[in-house]
Amino acid sequence: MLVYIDGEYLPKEEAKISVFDHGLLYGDGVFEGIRSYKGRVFKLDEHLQRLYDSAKAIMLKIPIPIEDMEEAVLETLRRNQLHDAYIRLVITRGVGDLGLDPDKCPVPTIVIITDKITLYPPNFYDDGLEIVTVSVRRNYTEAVSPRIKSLNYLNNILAKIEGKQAGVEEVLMLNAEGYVVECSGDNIFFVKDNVIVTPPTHLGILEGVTRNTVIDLARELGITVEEKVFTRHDLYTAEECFLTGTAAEVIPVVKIDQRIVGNGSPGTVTQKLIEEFHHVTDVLGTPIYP
Ligand SMILES: Cc1ncc(COP(=O)(O)O)c(CNc2cccc(C(=O)O)c2)c1O
Repeated sequence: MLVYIDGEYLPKEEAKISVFDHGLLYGDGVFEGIRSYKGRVFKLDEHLQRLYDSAKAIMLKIPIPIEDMEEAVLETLRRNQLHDAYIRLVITRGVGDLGLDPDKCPVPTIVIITDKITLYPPNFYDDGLEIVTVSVRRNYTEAVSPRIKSLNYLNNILAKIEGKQAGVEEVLMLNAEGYVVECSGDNIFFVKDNVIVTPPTHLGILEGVTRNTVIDLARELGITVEEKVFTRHDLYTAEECFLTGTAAEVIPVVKIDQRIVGNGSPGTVTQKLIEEFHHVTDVLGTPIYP
């Protein structure tokens, strides 16, 4: 497996960065998780645009233009002869001294890791997930904004730890005001009276690429989608609930805080969206190989 680091393709065992890299020392950086399906990278433009937006939000100037980043992602996949892959793209502030000052890091570090995709077990999709609400609130929007896909994932990891302690695969996070925002690594939707509802981006969520894809797919199917503020009561009384994320794709939720959602099985709207999502990942995307 070859890893791209700052313009070089290195064998996995040699793929190392400095201990003075501020990505390691302070989580000072941004990243993307992207997937390719059958030789096409799904929503590569949208992921790269979010990467550059996240970098801009933390005043980090990525040293190569977005077009060159796209080519570096595709070339890393080619050199690893991958068609169905998970791509982790990491940009750190770079090597500096032990102080916080980002100005002491003259050159950002660019890392591109590609690997075979490991899928969630099929029963997660057939039977649906159980989730619980955790005590850890999603970042306050005026702290490290959840809109930034930063290397600061401790907020999400602490939530994940609570979930593992509760024996569930994913967890629900509220914002400081107690409204539903998202999960530790996925966006959340519910369905009621044939309307799909999801939190608005300004509430403090990562604007998921999968979230936006599913909103477009639903609307193309003629289903109303509303982005609005809601509480856990709306989830408890929903007919369906599902999560979206690059790794999970679209995954049903059938139990929330010990409340059974709908009839306890994946809903029909959810199942239709899973089918539609699989169709678009089959036919859309940036080709890896000419
Ligand atoms: C907090 C959060 N919310 C939503 C999403 C979904 O966004 P996309 O639809 O663009 O993927 C994420 C991203 N999800 C994410 C982040 C880090 C790792 C992994 C993994 O499963 O390996 C997943 C996320 O971290």
